[in-house]
Amino acid sequence: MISVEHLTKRYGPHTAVDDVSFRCEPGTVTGFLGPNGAGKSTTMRMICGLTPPTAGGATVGGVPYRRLPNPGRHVGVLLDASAQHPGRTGRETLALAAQIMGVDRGRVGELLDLVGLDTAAARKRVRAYSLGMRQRLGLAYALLGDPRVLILDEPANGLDPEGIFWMRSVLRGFADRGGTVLLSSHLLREVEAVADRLVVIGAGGSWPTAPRRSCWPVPAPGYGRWSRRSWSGRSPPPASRSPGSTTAR
Ligand SMILES: Nc1ncnc2c1ncn2[C@@H]1O[C@H](COP(=O)(O)OP(=O)(O)OP(=O)(O)O)[C@@H](O)[C@H]1O
Repeated sequence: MISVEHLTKRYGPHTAVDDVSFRCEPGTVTGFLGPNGAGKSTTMRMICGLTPPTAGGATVGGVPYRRLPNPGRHVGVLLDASAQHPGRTGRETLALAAQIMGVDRGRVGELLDLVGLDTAAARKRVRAYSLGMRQRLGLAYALLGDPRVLILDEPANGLDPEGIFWMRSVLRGFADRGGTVLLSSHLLREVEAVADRLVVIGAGGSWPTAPRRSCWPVPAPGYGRWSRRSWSGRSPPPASRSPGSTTAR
């Protein structure tokens, strides 16, 4: 379970995230949707303890991320596919992480297979990886500690259509086994195929009725009942109060 309560981040006079609250339940994929600059990455960074919030807080399994012992065993995080050391090979990257997390080294090979990085790719240095290969390595890294929760920022960027399809099936399987997935994207089509719920953040052309940088948890694709800030049930939201209704369809 991920719980986000009134998260707010200000940079000087600029409000990057304004009073965002939502929950991600075990057994579900939550799509975190919003236009460029809406505050998705900043919210995820705050959940993962990388950016201190101005107000509000977040917990994973009831505990703030920074207080988790050996967090990689609880939460798999992929915020920036280019964050890995460029001078290490894919296999070295995972082997080092396995050692730090106390994970059996045998899992490295299993995960390289799972994410489709073959022997030749695993021996290449990360600086020679395409963006899609980096995303695959990033997902392997996130899954290495066998976590119950995944937090992924635009993991489909750089993947080809087959890769996107593959990524969806991995995330769906993870959630179907009881895991919790929070998955950001600025493209509805990218997440609607896999998400059980959508959290829509931000304002802009697609959400003209939305106040700036608030969020609406909405189900996808079955719709639900709009009650101020959350949806439940299965009936369509009233059009006049459905900031996410065009995006949820
Ligand atoms: N360190 C920072 N200092 C100042 N402003 C920042 C900082 N980090 C983010 N911002 C601003 O906060 C806002 C939200 O940025 P964020 O990266 O969270 O959006 P996003 O929804 O993830 O966008 P994208 O889809 O383009 O990745 C933007 O206006 C951005 O310029």
